[in-house]
Order: sequence, then structure tokens, then C-alpha cells
Amino acid sequence: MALIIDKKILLPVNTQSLISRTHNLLQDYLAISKFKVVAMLVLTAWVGLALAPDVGRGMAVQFISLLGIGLLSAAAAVINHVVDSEIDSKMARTRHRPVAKGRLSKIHALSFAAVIGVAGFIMLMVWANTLTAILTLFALVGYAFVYTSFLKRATPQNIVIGGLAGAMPPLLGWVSETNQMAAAPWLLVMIIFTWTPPHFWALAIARKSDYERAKIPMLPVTHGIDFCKTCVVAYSVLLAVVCVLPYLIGMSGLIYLIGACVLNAVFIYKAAKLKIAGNDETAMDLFRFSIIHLMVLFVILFIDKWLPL
Ligand code: HEM
Ligand SMILES: CC(C)=CCC/C(C)=C/CC/C(C)=C/COP(=O)(O)OP(=O)(O)O
Repeated sequence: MALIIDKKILLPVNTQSLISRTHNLLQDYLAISKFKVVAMLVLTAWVGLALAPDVGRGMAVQFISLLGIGLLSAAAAVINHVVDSEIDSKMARTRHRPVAKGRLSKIHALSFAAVIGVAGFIMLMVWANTLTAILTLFALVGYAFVYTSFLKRATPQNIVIGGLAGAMPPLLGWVSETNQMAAAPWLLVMIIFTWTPPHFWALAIARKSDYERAKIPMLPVTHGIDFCKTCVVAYSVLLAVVCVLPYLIGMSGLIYLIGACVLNAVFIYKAAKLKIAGNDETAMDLFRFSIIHLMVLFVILFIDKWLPL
């Protein structure tokens, strides 16, 4: 029974500890789902969906399709935490993660992944289409198993190849609308695919000692920081070229072109600064900017669709 003293509700000790345990569990679930990354993946899927030809599916069904893509992405992230728990416990950046710390058991995390993964798959099968459900499942397998269990430990090109899984959402969003593949959403996939290496290598440069300790063959560890910086600059230039393609094929207008050029000029400037006189802080600055870059780029793609110049 709750007591009211001085207008404050005092709950019995058992209830208080239940609330605090539930709160901690929810925080751990959000952490192992890589909530912020998944939010960004869903944003890119939403833009893919919004740019697809309108087939009159209605907003509720579109919302459930995006939720399904988000749940399967979160399930992939949870599996990544389970498979990588040993590696995570060796790295300063990741050693406090719930599975690495032992706060959540592997079986608990995998059960959570199974529940949200199956729920997401059913949502896509019922409210989107089989093609979207299968492609999203491929992306899950690509990230959670091919990248995490194999590529990450095998080659410094791990994130280049594995990046395809994380780049898929715009295509998934488009296909959830049309039930068909098309060239246009593949351009959006190419943008994220080219963006991923400088996004990740910037962080890996700053966290090189972590990856050395965990014996993960990330590019700065295997080929040195200087070579990795050169690759970051090269991919930044390639990214700028790929970002112009939606305008060139008439998929997007001037608002997008101007926005993309400004964002990419800043990206190349920060990458060049890292190459010429960079330290860990310059690298982290580029990593943080890469996230703003992709988010703003996709928002502009969306705005451009409704305000074509
Ligand atoms: C193989 C591909 C990728 C790799 C290896 C990678 C790697 C990473 C790493 C190591 C972090 C730091 C996480 C932390 O601080 O604990 C990170 C953060 C982030 N990544 Fe990526 N990433 C990839 C693809 C993507 C994609 C495709 C997106 C979105 C479209 C994305 C969005 C983000 C965001 C939003 C953050 C910040 C998360 C936060 O602040 O908690 N990443 N990424
Ligand atoms: C269904 C679908 C679209 C799946 C994609 C799922 C997904 C969460 C992709 C994001 C890629 C990512 C955050 C990689 C970092 O892994 P890491 O293990 O190198 O980084 P870490 O050390 O921070 O765990």
C-alpha cells in the first residue's frame, strides 16, 4: 500500500525496487538495440519509402513497415552484442555494455532478439510484402552473422563489405511501398555504402588501441593510421561524387544538390584536416560530423521531394 506524506507518494520498498529494476532493464534493452543507430536506419528507410511512387498504402501501414524494419535492425544489433561480448569486454569504449558486463545473460539477450525479430518479420510479411521481409532478413544476417562473426575478425575490408547491410534501409523502405526493386533506391544505398568507411575509420583512428587490444584487424591497426587517413580522404571525395548522382538522374532537385554540395565540402574539409594535421580529436570531430552529414542529407532529400525547384 502507498503512503502520502508531505504530498509525496511513498511506495513500499518492494515496489520501488521493482520500478528501478524495470527501468534499468529497459535501459539495457535500448543499449543492446543500438537505439540511436537504429533510429538513423529507420530515417533512411523512411526517406526511401517517401521517394517511392505513391501507391496509396496509407500512413498506418507505412508506419508498421518502418517499425518492422526497425525491429529487425534492432534484433541484428542485439545479436552483435552477444557475438561480440568477449571483444566488447576488452575495449574501453564498449566494456560497460550490458552483455559484456554480464548484467544481461546471452540467453536473455538472444530471447529479446528473437521476440523483436519475429515481431518485425511478421509485421513486414503482413503489412508490407514478402520481398521486403526477405531483403530485411538478408540485411540482418549480413550484419549480425557475416560481418560480426566473420568479416570483422578476418579482414581490414570488414566494414567496406559489411557496410552493405547497414546501407540497405532506403531500398527496404522503397520496396515496402512498391514490392519492386528499382535503380533509384540503389543510389541511396550507394550513398550510405560510400559514407560508411570514413564514418567508421574516423572513429577507428581515435580508438586504434582498443582494436589492437581486442586483436581486431581494423584498417588503422593493420595498415597504419596514415594510410587509413588517406583512405578516409579518398572515400570522402567518392562520397561527394556519389551524392550528386540523385540530381543527375533527375531524382532530386536543386535544394538537394546545394545541400549535398555544402555537406560534402565540409566532410572533405574535415577529412583533409585529419590527413594533414590530425589527432584523435580531429578524428572524433569527423566521426561526429559524419552522423550529422547523413542525417541532414536524408532530411534534405525528403524536403526536396516536397519543395522541388
Ligand atoms: C558496417 C557499418 C558500420 C560500422 C562498422 C559502424 C560503426 C560505428 C561505431 C563503432 C559507432 C560508435 C558506437 C558507440 O559509440 O558505441 C557508430 C556510431 C553510430 N553510427 Fe555507425 N557504423 C556503421 C554503419 C552505420 C550506419 C549504416 C548508420 C546509419 C545509417 C550508422 C549510424 C550511426 C550513428 C547514428 C551512431 C551514433 C550512435 C550513438 O551516438 O550512440 N552507422 N557506428
Ligand atoms: C536489418 C538491418 C538493416 C540490419 C543492419 C543493422 C545495423 C544495426 C547496422 C549498423 C551497423 C553498425 C552499428 C556497425 C557497428 O558494429 P561494430 O560491431 O563494428 O561496432 P561496435 O564495436 O560499436 O559494436
